[in-house]
Amino acid sequence: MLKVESLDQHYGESHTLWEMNLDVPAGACLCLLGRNGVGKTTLLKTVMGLVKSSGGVIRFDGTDITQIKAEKRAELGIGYVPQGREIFPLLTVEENLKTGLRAAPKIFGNKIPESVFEIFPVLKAMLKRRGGDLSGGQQQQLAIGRALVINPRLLILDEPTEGIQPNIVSEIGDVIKRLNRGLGKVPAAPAAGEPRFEIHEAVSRINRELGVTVLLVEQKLPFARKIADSFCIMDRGRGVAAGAINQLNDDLVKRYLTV
Ligand SMILES: Nc1ncnc2c1ncn2[C@@H]1O[C@H](COP(=O)(O)OP(=O)(O)OP(=O)(O)O)[C@@H](O)[C@H]1O
Repeated sequence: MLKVESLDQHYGESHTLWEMNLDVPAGACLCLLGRNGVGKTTLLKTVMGLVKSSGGVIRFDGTDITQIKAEKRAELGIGYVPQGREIFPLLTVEENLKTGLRAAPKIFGNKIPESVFEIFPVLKAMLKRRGGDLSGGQQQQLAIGRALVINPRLLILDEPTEGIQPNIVSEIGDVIKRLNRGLGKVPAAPAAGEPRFEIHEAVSRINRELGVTVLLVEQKLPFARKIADSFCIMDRGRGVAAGAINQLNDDLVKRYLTV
């Protein structure tokens, strides 16, 4: 679904990504691992179009998206949960969710799909609360919910468990797993009267049934082992190891991940 081929990236004179390759097949839950500062966030931001690449190709479903704008990538079906959540503390939960729709207003209009509240009921209960008044775990749910309003087929999360209490970490893990695996047949939502919204809900239902492909950066190894089916390790801007999650052995951990 997502293929990164020989990707280079520079911050000014500083060469950050070096011929980086990454393959995220449809249905995968792939965890990007590596010590601090090796370029994980930069890779995700380059995939999202938030920083410019200086060489190589990014393909989504076979289409070369390397040069297209970030908004267009959202329209194609890529959702992004940034590091540190980046929710707006003074806006309400509802307003925060609607900022996610702005990624592609022509397609998604101004309605939050009901599926977001099925996944995160707490957001419905707190619609009128300000984002800044939510707990860390609730803010992370809001950040994931905001990425889901556009019904992504690929969900990219940058350290979703950072700064979250341990009991909530496993809840977040369960949600990501549930999104990735899909729910099987789910009932159709009632028609909302507006054709564009009905298509939006239908896509949402299909994604919930079939599951969403996931690419995440995670520092907590037990969490990564629990939710991911595959991994890619980065070191100094390069991909140095990849495989099924059960191939993530002590030798790799010692060589590339322990500090
Ligand atoms: N906006 C920027 N301008 C210049 N250099 C940057 C910028 N953002 C990141 N860097 C540098 O690029 C390198 C890779 O950073 P990046 O944040 O991608 O790493 P990371 O693996 O995600 O680290 P962490 O686990 O700490 O989030 C680091 O040396 C960092 O200092």
